Amino acid sequence: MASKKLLTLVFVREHDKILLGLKKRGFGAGKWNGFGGKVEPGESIAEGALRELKEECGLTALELRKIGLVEFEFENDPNLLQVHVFDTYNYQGQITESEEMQPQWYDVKDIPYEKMWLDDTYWYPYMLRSEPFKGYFLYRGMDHIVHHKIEKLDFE
Ligand SMILES: Cc1cc(-c2ccco2)c2oc(N)nc2c1
Repeated sequence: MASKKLLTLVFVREHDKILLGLKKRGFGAGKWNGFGGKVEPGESIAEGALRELKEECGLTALELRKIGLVEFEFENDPNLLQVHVFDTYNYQGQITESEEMQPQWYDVKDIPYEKMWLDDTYWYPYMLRSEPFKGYFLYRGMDHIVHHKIEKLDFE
């Protein structure tokens, strides 16, 4: 029976900038990504997103905007990863490197897609245009997308 794992990603934004983190270990190490991880038992998805953001880069989002949902499967692996994507323009705290992530601001024109998950080039444009989206990606290993679909959503 396939299992569904709930994960979060939070993107901290300024007008033309986005805060990314270089994953220093574990799943996706060496790739730039948003801040996030697993939703723990007993917490809401939004609570998990806030917790991971604080743990991974020291920031507290005062407002989280749901901007997308991305589901991932890997061939020959029964687990489905359901990633809830948020952004925030309203946050406080001091950006701090953690054991997990090395944070860095990028101009949205200079996002290092070649050092990120392959799926990012498909859905970042929706996020950057503030267009809610839903995506699905089937990976073969870590470096090949066998199948994908993506659509605009009308959240709320
Ligand atoms: C398979 C996969 C997982 C994640 C992930 C891990 C934790 C939160 O998200 C991704 O993030 C991005 N950008 N592509 C991703 C692919």
